[in-house]
Amino acid sequence: MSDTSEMVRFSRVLKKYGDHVVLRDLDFTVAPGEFVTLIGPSGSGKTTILRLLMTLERVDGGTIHVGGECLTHLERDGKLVPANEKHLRRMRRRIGMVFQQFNLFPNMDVMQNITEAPIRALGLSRGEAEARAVDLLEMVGLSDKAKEHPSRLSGGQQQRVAIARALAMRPEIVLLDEVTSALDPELVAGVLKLLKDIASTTNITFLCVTHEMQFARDVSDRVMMFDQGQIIESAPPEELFTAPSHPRTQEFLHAVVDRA
Ligand SMILES: Nc1ncnc2c1ncn2[C@@H]1O[C@H](COP(=O)(O)OP(=O)(O)OP(=O)(O)O)[C@@H](O)[C@H]1O
Repeated sequence: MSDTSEMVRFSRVLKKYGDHVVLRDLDFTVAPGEFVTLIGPSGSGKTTILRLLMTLERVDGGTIHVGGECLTHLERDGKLVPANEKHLRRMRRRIGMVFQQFNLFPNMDVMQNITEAPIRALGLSRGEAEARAVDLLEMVGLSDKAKEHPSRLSGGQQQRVAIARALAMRPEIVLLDEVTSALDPELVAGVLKLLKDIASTTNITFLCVTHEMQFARDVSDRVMMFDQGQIIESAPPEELFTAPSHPRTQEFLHAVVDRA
């Protein structure tokens, strides 16, 4: 199947940890270039969705398609079999992820952090990878930090490097997992502004887990409310935040606003 009108498709996805069912019969799609934010209570399965897409976890049932191609399975003799490591590695290149804890390589400088994967996984020459990194460093406002090591950068700067590193692979999809939760409050707005600029100037598809409701409101094309591994509401932000239709969404948004 090759349906390029969908960048992501979850079909009847089941995910369990032991006996604990985290996602059950989960269906959703994300269109190319769409910015979709996942919100919902702690433990509702949001991060698990990103981890499945990053192939850090395997599904226990159902399938996931990325760009019209099956991520989770391969066809062998007319039957679907779980994808092998080679297939997962190839598919993973289409997807970038930015984590809460930056996850930069501490022993590499900023330039090496950004060029390592394009050289190793895409086979770019060092010159090509560095030219790409120079442009990205300019985009994230860190042109003067190429030779620094991550430990000498602020959290906000480290997260900008992590964003540049993800974009260096020219991914079709970028997954954002609570990217500002480890930042000092004064650094949050700058990183969110950068992401908003990137989202509005590229065709990248974003899937974002965040507790920053104002950001979700500003940047998302669609917000999906999760509860106990199910999508209970999916709507454009202006609709979901102003007139949520599901009582659990109303409750959740009240609780988040009261905490802020
Ligand atoms: N590796 C794991 N082993 C066992 N249980 C896990 C594992 N990872 C997640 N879980 C459980 O799966 C459920 C969903 O977790 P997940 O991290 O996807 O939720 P979340 O909605 O992202 O929560 P939060 O907003 O707190 O990050 C939780 O009950 C969690 O305890």
